[in-house]
Amino acid sequence: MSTPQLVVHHDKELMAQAAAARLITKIVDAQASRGSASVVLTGGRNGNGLLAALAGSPARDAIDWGRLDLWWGDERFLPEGDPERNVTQAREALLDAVPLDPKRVHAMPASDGPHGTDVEAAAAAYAEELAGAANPENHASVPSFDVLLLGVGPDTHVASLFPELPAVRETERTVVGVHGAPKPPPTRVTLTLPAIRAAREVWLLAAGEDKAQAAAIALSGAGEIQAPAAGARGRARTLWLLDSAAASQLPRSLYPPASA
Ligand SMILES: O=C(O)[C@H](O)[C@@H](O)[C@H](O)[C@H](O)COP(=O)(O)O
Repeated sequence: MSTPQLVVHHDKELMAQAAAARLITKIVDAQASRGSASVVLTGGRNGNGLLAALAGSPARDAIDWGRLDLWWGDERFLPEGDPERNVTQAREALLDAVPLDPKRVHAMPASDGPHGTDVEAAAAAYAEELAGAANPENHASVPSFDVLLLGVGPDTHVASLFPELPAVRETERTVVGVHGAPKPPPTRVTLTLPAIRAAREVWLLAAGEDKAQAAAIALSGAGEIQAPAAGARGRARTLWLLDSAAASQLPRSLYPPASA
C-alpha cells in the first residue's frame, strides 16, 4: 500500500478547483493510454464540490465522457431520486451536464429497486456488477479503478465505513450493507477497505476546520478500525487533498513543504 502524500490548498474552494483540474488530467491520461477511465465518486460536500468545480472547468470536455466508467464508494439506501442519494447529488453537480454513456454510470441500488429494502441483497448485487467489470486475468473482484475519491468524515469515516462498526472490519466482501450509521441516513451500501485498496489511486478530500482532528488522527498512525481513513490506501498512490483549515492540526513533520 502506498504511503499518503499530502497537498494542502489555501481554502476549500481552491482545493475543489485544484482537485477537479487534477482529476481531469488523470482521466485524460488514462483515456489516452488505455482508451477508457474508471473513477469512483464519493458523496458529501467536498465530493460534490469537486464535481461542481469540474462542471465549471474550461478543460471539462477534454474528457471523452462516453469512455468513462463511474462507480460509487457508498450510497445512502433511499428510494430512487431521493435528494439525499449521492447519485442524485452527483447528477445535479455534474453528471446531467455531460454526455456520459448511461451504461457506464454504475449507481448503487436504491431502496425501491429490484432488491426492495434488503440492503444486503443490494450490496451483493453491486459486488456482482463490480466483479463483472473486473479484469479476469488478474483474478480481481473489482475493476482497476484509476481514481477512487473519498470524502473524510469528522470521525475519520470514509465511504460508509465508520469507526468500530462491522463494515470497516470486512476483509473478504467488496461491498456490504450498513445499518445504524452515525451519519444519517442510518442504512447505506458501501465499498469495503479491500475494494478501496484495489484502486490504483485513492484521493481523500478533507476541507474545513471540522476535518482537522480527523486528518491528524488518520495520518498519525491510528489503526483502520478506529480510523477508517487510515486504511484508505491506493496500490500506486494515496493522496490527501486538504485545505489549510483541515491541515491545521497536522504535525509539522507531515505538513508538505511547498503547500500554501
Ligand atoms: O454518503 C456520504 O455521506 C459520504 O460518502 C461520506 O463518506 C462523506 O464523503 C463524508 O461524510 C464527508 O462528507 P462532507 O464532505 O460533507 O464532510
